[in-house]
Amino acid sequence: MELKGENLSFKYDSSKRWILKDLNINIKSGEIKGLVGDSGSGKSTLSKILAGYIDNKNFEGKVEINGLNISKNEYNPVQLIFQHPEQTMNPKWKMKDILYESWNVDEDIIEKFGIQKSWLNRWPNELSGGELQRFSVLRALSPNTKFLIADEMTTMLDAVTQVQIWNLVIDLVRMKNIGMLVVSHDKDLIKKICDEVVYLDDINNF
Ligand SMILES: Nc1ncnc2c1ncn2[C@@H]1O[C@H](COP(=O)(O)OP(=O)(O)OP(=O)(O)O)[C@@H](O)[C@H]1O
Repeated sequence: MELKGENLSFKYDSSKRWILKDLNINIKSGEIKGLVGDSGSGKSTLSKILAGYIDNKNFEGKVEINGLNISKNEYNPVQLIFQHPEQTMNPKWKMKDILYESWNVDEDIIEKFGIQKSWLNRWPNELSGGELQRFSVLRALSPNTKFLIADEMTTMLDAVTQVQIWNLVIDLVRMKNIGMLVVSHDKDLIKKICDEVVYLDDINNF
């Protein structure tokens, strides 16, 4: 499978300048691609467009998987993980409801992710950022996920937790043949885990 953004151009309603211009990017199944660029250059904006978070009436170009539009009515095969997991979780739901709403996760994977059983009965505001991020990563790895976009996924976590989470994610992504885009300022991380690195400036055609 291939996720393709073709001739993408975008500017926010309130901004005068183009953030993205005639940009092309593709991610293939099983490939782990790094995306780097200066702060404010548009990496998060591009991530949101590829994951269908920005309505396409606001951008030019197209985003497709194997030449087909991504349906808005089904499970999104392109999952996006942000830096701040608390922003993507309903505070009125317990963790078990948040996790199982996405997919029927096996107990042994929950354990491998370092998620303690007692956390499942807690509310999102009763967990640390690192604990919550384990849930948001696991939630995104449903069997229906074909592409994963990690936007500064572990930036807020300590070094030990970062390594733990990345090891688990890379194992699962490789095992499930998921295509992945890793957005990070951490050059060492990108070098270590990515098959290829793309520089936003090089694919943006101002
Ligand atoms: N909702 C918004 N409305 C208007 N402008 C925005 C909005 N979100 C982001 N921007 C602007 O769009 C530009 C690109 O932002 P974006 O977050 O995509 O960059 P980034 O490369 O991910 O940055 P960073 O590495 O600092 O996270 C920035 O100049 C930012 O100020």
